[in-house]
Amino acid sequence: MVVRNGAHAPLIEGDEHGFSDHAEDDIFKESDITSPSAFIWALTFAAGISGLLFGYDTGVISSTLVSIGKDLGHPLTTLDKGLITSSTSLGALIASPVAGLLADMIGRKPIILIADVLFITGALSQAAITSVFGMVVGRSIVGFAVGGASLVVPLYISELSPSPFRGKLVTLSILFITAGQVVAYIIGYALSMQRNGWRWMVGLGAVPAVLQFGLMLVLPESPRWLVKDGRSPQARNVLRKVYAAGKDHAVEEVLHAIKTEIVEEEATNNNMSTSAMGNQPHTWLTRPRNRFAELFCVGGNRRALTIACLLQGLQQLCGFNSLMYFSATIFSLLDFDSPTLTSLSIAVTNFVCTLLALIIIDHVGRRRLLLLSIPVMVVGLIASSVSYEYLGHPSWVHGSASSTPGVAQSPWAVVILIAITIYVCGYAIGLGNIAWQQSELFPLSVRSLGCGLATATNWGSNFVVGLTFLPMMEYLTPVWTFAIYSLICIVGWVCCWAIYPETRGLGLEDVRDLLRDSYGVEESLRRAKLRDL
Ligand SMILES: O[C@H]1[C@H](O)[C@@H](O)[C@H](O)[C@@H](O)[C@H]1O
Repeated sequence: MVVRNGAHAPLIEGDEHGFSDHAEDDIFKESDITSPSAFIWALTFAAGISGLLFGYDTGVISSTLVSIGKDLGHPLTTLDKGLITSSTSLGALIASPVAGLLADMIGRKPIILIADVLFITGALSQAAITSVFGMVVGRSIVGFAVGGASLVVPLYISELSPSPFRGKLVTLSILFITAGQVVAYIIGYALSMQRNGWRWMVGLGAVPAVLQFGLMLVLPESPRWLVKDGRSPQARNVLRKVYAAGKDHAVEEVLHAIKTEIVEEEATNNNMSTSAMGNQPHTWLTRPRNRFAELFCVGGNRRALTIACLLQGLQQLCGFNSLMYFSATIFSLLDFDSPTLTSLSIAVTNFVCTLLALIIIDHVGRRRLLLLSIPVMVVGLIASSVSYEYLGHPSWVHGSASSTPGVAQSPWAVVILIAITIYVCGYAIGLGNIAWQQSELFPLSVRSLGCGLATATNWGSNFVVGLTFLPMMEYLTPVWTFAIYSLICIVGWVCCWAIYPETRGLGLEDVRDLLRDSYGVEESLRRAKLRDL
């Protein structure tokens, strides 16, 4: 039974289409679908614009910081740069768990629309401001938008896509992020020499948001959320569009599966809340409390949360986004002729390797890809650290970052570029992608909240890296900064090896089973071996 506005609406009984579990074999089923419909492609692209905005807004800051000059009243200090950069991550950190709760209460689609409004407001206000404080406020507004969108878009896409393509379509939305970063770097390069060019750089972020807002108005709500809200007929209409004409049986099959799962969830929730709160009625205020209890008190859910937070934390604490934010600064201090163009090569490498990951992830498997790619990152980081040691001149002197005019570029600067490129390849093939596969770890009842908390871990760690990178380079030296990131990767590798099971090819039910009593690493490897035979 689903409880809506205090009324009990029958969910499975009396299903007018009379779907039965014992479907006849000659009837078209969900698993028979061989390619996504035009509608689902259009929907993924429209929702993916959020990824583009996420990437654009986080990528564009690199060129912005080196182009602002004295336009905000004085040359930016290290503290100004750190605050401007980190305010976006802090905004996202606050927004993502809130969006996780709201997405359950008001639906997935309104969150994307609200994020668009914030993207537009943030972009336009940044373009107009004249002070560092104003810039920090504008970047925080964008941060709220990025936090909400980064949580809800993969969730929305995964709840709408047919299961055979779910992984691929979610990964496509991550590819949009890296594409947004490439676009940001190209626009940054094109506008960095123009007077007030940086205002255009940040302001242009409003354009895709306006486009997405218009598109989202005509796109549907997630059918899963609709069923949960007691609106099965609307959910059926959405699924009919997703599965295209003539696939009615597949539609009923999916609807039935959703309803069954919701009934099971409600039963679990009722048991938990009765023991936790007696017979108080369910309200929208008490439900989040139930969900927190379910997430933290059920062993399998807690383990799913631990893995998701580990991967999201590691994805950021390995230092990757210090490159996204400060690579132009790094390369200008290494005396590269065009720092923004050099940074572009980093963003393009990230994009191309994410594309490669898309192609191989389902063949190689998430765990194996992660365990093979993190050592590549370690090699790149150690090589960067050692190269800084051998660099002919101090490019990051205590107290202030400065380049050395008149000194010819050291060959070690090129070695650093190569080492950083190797690091980016390792990151994009593994950690950059795999952390966002988080939704498959959680059962549906706690998926939105679990993803919200894991996404907050991502942005919290992103905030720490954004704020500490420049001081670390100044006070600990680049040699130690890169060495510390490599140490974090090594510790992260050991944790992944110990607790991250192989989820390739497993249904969501199987993942839940796997995590029920332990992290299930051995069992998952045994099953993967059997599947490969
Ligand atoms: O998965 C994405 C992607 O790897 C981006 O390039 C990076 O900037 C983000 O922080 C990350 O979450």
